[in-house]
Amino acid sequence: MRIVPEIGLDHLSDFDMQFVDNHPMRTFVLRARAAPTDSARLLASVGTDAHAEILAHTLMNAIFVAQSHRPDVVVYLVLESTQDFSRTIRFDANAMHDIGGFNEQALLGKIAKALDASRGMSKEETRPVEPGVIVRTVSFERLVQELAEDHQLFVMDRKGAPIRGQAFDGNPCFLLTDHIPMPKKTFHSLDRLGVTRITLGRTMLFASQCVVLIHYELDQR
Ligand SMILES: C[S@@+](CC[C@H](N)C(=O)[O-])C[C@H]1O[C@@H](n2cnc3c(N)ncnc32)[C@H](O)[C@@H]1O
Repeated sequence: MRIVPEIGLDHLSDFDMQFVDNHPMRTFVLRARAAPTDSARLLASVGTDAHAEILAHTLMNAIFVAQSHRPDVVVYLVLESTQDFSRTIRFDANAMHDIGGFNEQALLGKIAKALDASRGMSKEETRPVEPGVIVRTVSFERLVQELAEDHQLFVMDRKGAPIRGQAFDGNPCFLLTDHIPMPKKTFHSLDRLGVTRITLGRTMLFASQCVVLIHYELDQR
């Protein structure tokens, strides 16, 4: 387990951190197309058509392992059911001091706190929420363009190439959706950015289950 918080390097970016200890970062982006950006609506939407639980499950499986958490993981949740701008919440496991519990209520509480902190933000603003957590009013498309600068990007797609044959160099970043598919036009723009489509097999999985299998695959390398 990394000791970064104790030696005070938690202000460094993903890019800087890879030179500190030479560990590649694993990044997951969940595009939550049905997730409300209003905290009360988000919390009330567990088990409804918006399925806020998908966000909690994905965060849980990206960051936690039994009795600990995974270092070198960054998760972006992009909530898109909004009256104004998408909210992109970034969780950096290395910099989080108080990850709290891994139950749905605790994780959704963290997301709700970030949404509350984002009230009144204008377009493409950033606000800190707590150590390791920031909220931004950037769209999924804008975020992906930024990540393309220093990440190897993959979009999860049952019709993609098998993950087993894929080489991973640098900092891989995996793009996923909630229960609403990625629009066709997004796939076209991702193709133009050189994003690779990869599959985990024929079974349609939850995003959170994809995250577990991706970790498993990378843990073998
Ligand atoms: C529940 S699925 C999305 C379902 C949605 N109705 C669709 O058709 O894309 C959630 C996420 O997991 C990804 N996913 C699910 N099963 C997968 C598989 N076998 N291989 C790769 N990605 C998968 C999807 O691409 C999507 O990003």
